[in-house]
Amino acid sequence: MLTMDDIIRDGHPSLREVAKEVQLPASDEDIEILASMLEYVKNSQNAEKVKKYGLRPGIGLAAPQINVLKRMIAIHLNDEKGETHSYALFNPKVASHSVEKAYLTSGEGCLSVDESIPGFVPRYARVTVKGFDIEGKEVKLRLKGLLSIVFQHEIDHLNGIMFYDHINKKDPFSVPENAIGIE
Ligand SMILES: O=CN(O)CCNC(=O)c1cccc(Cl)c1Cl
Ligand code: NI
Repeated sequence: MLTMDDIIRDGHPSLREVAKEVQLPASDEDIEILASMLEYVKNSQNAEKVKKYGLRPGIGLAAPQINVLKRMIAIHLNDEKGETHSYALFNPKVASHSVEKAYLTSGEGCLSVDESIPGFVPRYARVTVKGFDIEGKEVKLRLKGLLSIVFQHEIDHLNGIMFYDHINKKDPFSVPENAIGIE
């Protein structure tokens, strides 16, 4: 199972690389890696396992964070309605997005960034994400709210972008006009 020992930290050059497309159908190895990423995210939300293995909680994970420069992401979260969403995708991409922006009013954090970096992270309010699930089936997701934000955080990792790159340097808590604050 993956632990924090497998997660590379800011300053490691791989976090600024552009990850490569996964050759489909995926190899057993790539399927294994993606499954282990989803398992980490789920484990990191289980109090016992957090305690036992010293995990830092997360609602998503991207392969570059475990130094695998392939376009794979895993997401597991309970949304604002208490609904559970679990995704493990190969080659995800933002196929289209709203003009409107949104941000988490609590800011963002990252397992690859040990210190907290205050500030709002403006992102698209709604995105359509296309990709392939762990069985190789094409998926098309129309996302808004927290799920939309997390998918953008993870897809950024595949392009060598860190959440704090989006924070306004002059005024970290400024946001674009009409941006939606997500509690
Ligand atoms: O890339 C994934 N991580 O670094 C996992 C740790 N961060 C989070 O769970 C997290 C926290 C707040 C906002 C967002 Cl959008 C995310 Cl993603
Ligand atoms: Ni991150």
